[in-house]
Amino acid sequence: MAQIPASSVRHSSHVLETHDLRAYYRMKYFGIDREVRAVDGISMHVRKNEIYGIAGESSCGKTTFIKAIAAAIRPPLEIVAGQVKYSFIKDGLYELPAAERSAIRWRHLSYILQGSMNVLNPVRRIHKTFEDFAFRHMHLGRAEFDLEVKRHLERLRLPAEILRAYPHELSGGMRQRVCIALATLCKPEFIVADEPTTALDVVVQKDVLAMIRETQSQFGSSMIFVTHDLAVHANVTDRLGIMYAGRLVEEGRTADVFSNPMHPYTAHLIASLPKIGDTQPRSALSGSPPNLADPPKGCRFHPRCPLAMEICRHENPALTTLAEDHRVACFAASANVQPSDHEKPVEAGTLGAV
Ligand SMILES: Nc1ncnc2c1ncn2[C@@H]1O[C@H](COP(=O)(O)OP(=O)(O)OP(=O)(O)O)[C@@H](O)[C@H]1O
Repeated sequence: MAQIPASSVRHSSHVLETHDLRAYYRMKYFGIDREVRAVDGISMHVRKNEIYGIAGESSCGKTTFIKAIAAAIRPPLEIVAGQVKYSFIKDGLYELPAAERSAIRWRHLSYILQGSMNVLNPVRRIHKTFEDFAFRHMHLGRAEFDLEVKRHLERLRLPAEILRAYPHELSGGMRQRVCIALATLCKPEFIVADEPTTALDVVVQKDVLAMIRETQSQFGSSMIFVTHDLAVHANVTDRLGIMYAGRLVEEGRTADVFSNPMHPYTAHLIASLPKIGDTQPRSALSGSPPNLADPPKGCRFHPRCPLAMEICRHENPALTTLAEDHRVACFAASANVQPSDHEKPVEAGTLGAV
């Protein structure tokens, strides 16, 4: 009997798995083909009840990855290889007929996006938007549906009066809360949040983040949370994936990634975070992010990497487990980790007195 490769066996506690996912923008300019390899071989999973964060600098492919896992692919973006699998779909996402793919949206897979105005129809009252998105998925009569919407708003401590408002009558923070209510009304198994608090001021941001956390744990959904803001990741996510030039370069429990970054790019990101009272100047990375239409061979970070070795110029380092639940794609980091490093004793003085 044929053996099933380990990578294609779905783990029962995984809600999302991607296997070697590649999504490219394919264009033709003046007869010349151009291909932007925005997502280039990402394999990862998100567990049940988990918030998985994705961080990385602008243009590293975060939004493209989100589009690929949320079946929001439009030309010139194409899925050129790999698979996206959800626990609530028998087959891969892209093996489903288009009609079935659209049927899982909002019911099983929903979104909280940055520009809430884009989701809320500016010429329809909020309750109409709830109807447009969720009525057909909930299989309830009109009166029961209205009651369920009101109950849901109550659970999220939102006043029922907002249902009669137009989006422009609400503040930015309130519109974003409405979007969270919209995204969670059908109690989806999976939520995609793309920069959901970027446009909000710090105080409103804090409330909206608390609401996202609370809602996710109340409904037991899993979530992918994308933002370039590492401070937000530190507060919200359980595990964190760091993207660089279309690839995942490090992944681990958020606290571990912050306390022990193993990839030189992650170490740079964390070292650049401002700290109260620290007036030391921060050094910038040399060079600029690669052009994804013509990325460097080997490790894409090597032209900017302080630890680059000869092998990094030719070979792409695989994402390798270097500590418990901690994967890194770096030849230098792999060379530095000895197996016994996993069991390092805790240094004296790092724990509080008992
Ligand atoms: N419609 C498009 N056509 C061609 N290339 C695109 C398109 N959209 C994005 N790209 C390119 O794909 C790459 C990844 O972009 P993407 O928007 O996914 O990055 P990002 O990490 O989400 O950036 P940001 O944080 O700025 O939103 C970039 O090189 C970008 O220029």
